[in-house]
Amino acid sequence: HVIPPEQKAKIRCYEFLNKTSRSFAAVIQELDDEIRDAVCIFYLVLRGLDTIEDDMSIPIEKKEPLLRDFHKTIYKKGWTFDENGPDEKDRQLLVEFDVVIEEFLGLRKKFQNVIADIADKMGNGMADYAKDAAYNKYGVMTNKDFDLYCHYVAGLVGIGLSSLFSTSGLEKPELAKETELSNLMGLFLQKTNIIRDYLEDLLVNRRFWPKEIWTKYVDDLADFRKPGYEKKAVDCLSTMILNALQHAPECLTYMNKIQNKSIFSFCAIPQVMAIATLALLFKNYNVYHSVVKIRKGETVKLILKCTNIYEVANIFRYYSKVIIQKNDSKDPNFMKISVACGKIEQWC
Ligand SMILES: O=C(O)CO[C@@H](C(=O)O)[C@@H](OCCCCCc1ccc2ccccc2c1)C(=O)NCCCCCc1ccc2ccccc2c1
Ligand SMILES: [Mg+2]
Ligand SMILES: [Mg+2]
Repeated sequence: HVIPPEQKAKIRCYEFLNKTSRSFAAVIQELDDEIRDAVCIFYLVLRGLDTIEDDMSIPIEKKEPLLRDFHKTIYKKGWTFDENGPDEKDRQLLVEFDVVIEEFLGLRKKFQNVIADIADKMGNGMADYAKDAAYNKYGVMTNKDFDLYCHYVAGLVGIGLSSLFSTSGLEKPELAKETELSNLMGLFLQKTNIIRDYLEDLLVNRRFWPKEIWTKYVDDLADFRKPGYEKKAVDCLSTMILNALQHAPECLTYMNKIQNKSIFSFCAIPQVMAIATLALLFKNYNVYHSVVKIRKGETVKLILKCTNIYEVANIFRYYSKVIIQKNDSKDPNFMKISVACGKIEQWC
């Protein structure tokens, strides 16, 4: 069959979407026509930027300008990048990045401006961290650094998405102004990933757990894997989970403002997967020895019950009860965890 040439780039983009993201590809493709392509390209542009950030084989002298200039690079027809390390999982996306640029330039100017603005802020934030000596030695330092780094790589995605939703006309203009709630939507997802990916990141010497948290328990982040450190490991895990859990009520508040059904599901599905993951990770020492993931069957059940805020609030309440049941009075965070779960249960 003959594919019309102007469709080739778009088809290739959706192939990359499905190849580079298990969790987001499905929900992005369910979005209404007015917004689907813009969010798909928004994803691929930022995944391209992240593929540069994540590649530890690129020297900082080269990496810094690539990150800081990326918001301008996306306007350069034909640009591709073939200097990622051989093991960089999404390197093919940059090798064929000209098709992403072609589709980006085919979007409405207003969508292009939102995407370029977020890429500008994210690229500069990533570059600031990539250059920081303390970050390169110890990883993220303080709780404040943790929130700032997650703002750059995920909070900005939420802020950009709210702008795209408003610009498309599917959501009210006011949503674009909800930058703090949009930011927290991203922090909740990114912090959950960082907690879950402790081992995967440690093995490539990526240290996202804030030093301010783990120095209360150990001298080095890797110590949690040693015999005899089990209690310290589980207590530190509680501190990390508490840190993420505190954003949950605001995520519900953000989702309660969404009116378009396809946008609601797009927002809600990653959030319920995150709260289910936090409940599974809580008190789960295995996080230090493997990547703990919720079972496929549980995921499917969750996705089918995500059509309105009542169902989503019930799922959040269900998993906050699971956490309460696992809570341990010998855990220094026992009270703070029960307060955080109480706030989720009282949300309405
Ligand atoms: O390399 C990997 O596979 C994981 O990389 C992580 C990292 O390097 O830290 C890390 O890379 C972050 C930098 C690139 C961001 C790419 C992205 C992700 C999801 C999107 C969803 C829709 C539209 C655009 C999107 C852009 C990563 O992918 N973390 C996963 C959580 C990111 C959540 C982003 C986000 C924020 C707010 C949201 C609000 C509503 C719906 C989806 C949302 C999605
Ligand atoms: Mg990444
Ligand atoms: Mg990254």
